Amino acid sequence: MSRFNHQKYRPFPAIQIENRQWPDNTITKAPQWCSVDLRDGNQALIDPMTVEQKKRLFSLLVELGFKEIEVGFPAASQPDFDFVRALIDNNMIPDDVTVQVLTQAREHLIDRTIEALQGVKKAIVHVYNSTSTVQREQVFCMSREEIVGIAISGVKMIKERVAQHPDTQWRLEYSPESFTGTELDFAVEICDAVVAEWQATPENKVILNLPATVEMSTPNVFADQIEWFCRNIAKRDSVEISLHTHNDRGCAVAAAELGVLAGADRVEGTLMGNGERTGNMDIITMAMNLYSQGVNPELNLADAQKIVDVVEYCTNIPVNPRHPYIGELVYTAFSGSHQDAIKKCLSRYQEGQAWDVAYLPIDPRDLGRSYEAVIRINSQSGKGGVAYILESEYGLKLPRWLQIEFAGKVQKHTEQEARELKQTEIRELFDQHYLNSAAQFELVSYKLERSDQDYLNATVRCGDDVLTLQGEGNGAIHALTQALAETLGETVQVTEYSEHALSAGSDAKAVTYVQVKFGEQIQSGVAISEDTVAANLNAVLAAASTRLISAGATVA
Ligand SMILES: CC(=O)SCCNC(=O)CCNC(=O)[C@H](O)C(C)(C)COP(=O)(O)OP(=O)(O)OC[C@H]1O[C@@H](n2cnc3c(N)ncnc32)[C@H](O)[C@@H]1OP(=O)(O)O
Ligand SMILES: CC(C)C(=O)C(=O)O
Repeated sequence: MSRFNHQKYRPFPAIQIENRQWPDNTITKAPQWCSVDLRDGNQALIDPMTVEQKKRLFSLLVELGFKEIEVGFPAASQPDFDFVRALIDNNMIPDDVTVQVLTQAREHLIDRTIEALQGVKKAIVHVYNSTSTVQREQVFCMSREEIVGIAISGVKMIKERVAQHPDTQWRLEYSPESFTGTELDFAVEICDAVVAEWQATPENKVILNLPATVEMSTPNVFADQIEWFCRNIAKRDSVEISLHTHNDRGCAVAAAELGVLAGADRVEGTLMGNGERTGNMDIITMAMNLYSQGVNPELNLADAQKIVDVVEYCTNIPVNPRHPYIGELVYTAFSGSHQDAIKKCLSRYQEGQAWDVAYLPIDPRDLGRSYEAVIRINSQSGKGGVAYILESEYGLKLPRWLQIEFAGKVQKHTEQEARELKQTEIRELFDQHYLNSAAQFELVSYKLERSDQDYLNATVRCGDDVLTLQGEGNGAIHALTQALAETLGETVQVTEYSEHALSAGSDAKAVTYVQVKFGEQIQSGVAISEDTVAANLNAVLAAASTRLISAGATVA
């Protein structure tokens, strides 16, 4: 019998809230961010960070613009304590950054915490205790009053101790840990008691941090919890409402976003969401979501690769290639219709315009990504992607008919290889099919005399042999097709033609693309040359190469 049984679980009850406001709100400004990488992120690692790793991560967080950073749980271990001391003793905390530390509401831990913070200019002491029904009933085996008692004794102890260090600007943060599993009236009751004990005022606010310690519901229910809490807390003007969501259901970012809509001022999280179990709320994703809506995220995330490198180094956890905004593959399209749409939008996009590119929610360059990696080619790709690479990497603007033809050849090749093709391999394939055949018949010299008609006298080398072609027509190409028609003994007609300069400046080259009909057979030809006429002639010769060879036309 399978143990897989949904009846083991209960639905999360809806929140009774009238006339909820949050669904009509929008986020117009970034919340106050607080990074908890060095604490919640650290406590979830197989190997907690060394002091050296913590220093690297702290420097990165400062560089990114975090103004509040939870630097550890100093009473937990010697490295936690030493790191906090190192920050203070080595003057590593910028004046505009406040460090935060976590402690349980237990005397010896609070004493050690305050000891770790001696001499710091500004600090937030973050104290927590569990308040949910399951924790009260099964872990602590305590009544509501006793649980309030733990919080209040913790706040009292902190108040007494910080009073002995008046040179430091102290702030208090209180978390009713496991808030999402706590009855809302009790969450408000315990938080009101903490605010009263601290004697918070609008000038000396307490941070009330409402954690989804475990994510237990859909994000809309969490938003209802936050709105209910904000409406019912006694001294709303004396508290800063902070969120701390976890990702158990995969919605930590959504929950934090809806929680901000519901009235929260502050958000705690980690870079790329490292943290307990499925992780903490990912600040990069939430900040970039704001950015992509035209809201200043107030974090500088432009050097995305550096963020990835430092976080991977400090956590020993690789970043998923599909990670929102920052993963290796998130600006890459393999599939044909995506590539086609991206190519068309990018070619219309003008610098300075509002970003409106299909399949790319933000401009990859904003995070230090280039367009090079956007389009990659495998058997799911189409002509748009192949054309994009030839144009963006090699300046070859293939006409539509040639895009279709060449994409077919690329498709065959990717199917045979059963893998992605590198950009250089696509170029090699193009050369092999088009430009190398042009090289078989090398135009040594040509003379074009112009009067009513154009007279062409061209010398072409094929291996050791030299072929002379003479013809007349309306322009060089027409004259050459006449000469070829005579040599091959069949009609020769150019059905498609386009050309463009290959690079700007005095050393610009021209590239010509032609499609030529020999009798009933169609052949394509491409040539690159320093002068346009030579490029035109060589392209036609490239198209003619197989006909010339099969006609044995290598006569001097
Ligand atoms: C949701 C979160 O992330 S909360 C943060 C969790 N982080 C960590 O736990 C990492 C750091 N923690 C540690 O290093 C250790 O747990 C220490 C040093 C803090 C404490 O260690 P110990 O006292 O040996 O063990 P432990 O954490 O198991 O203590 C549990 C005891 O503290 C009590 N307790 C737990 N949390 C709290 C709290 N917030 N306030 C007061 N008492 C608490 C428990 O009821 C239990 O009491 P009991 O011993 O009478 O049964
Ligand atoms: C201490 C609290 C804020 C916590 O980490 C959590 O509830 O996840």
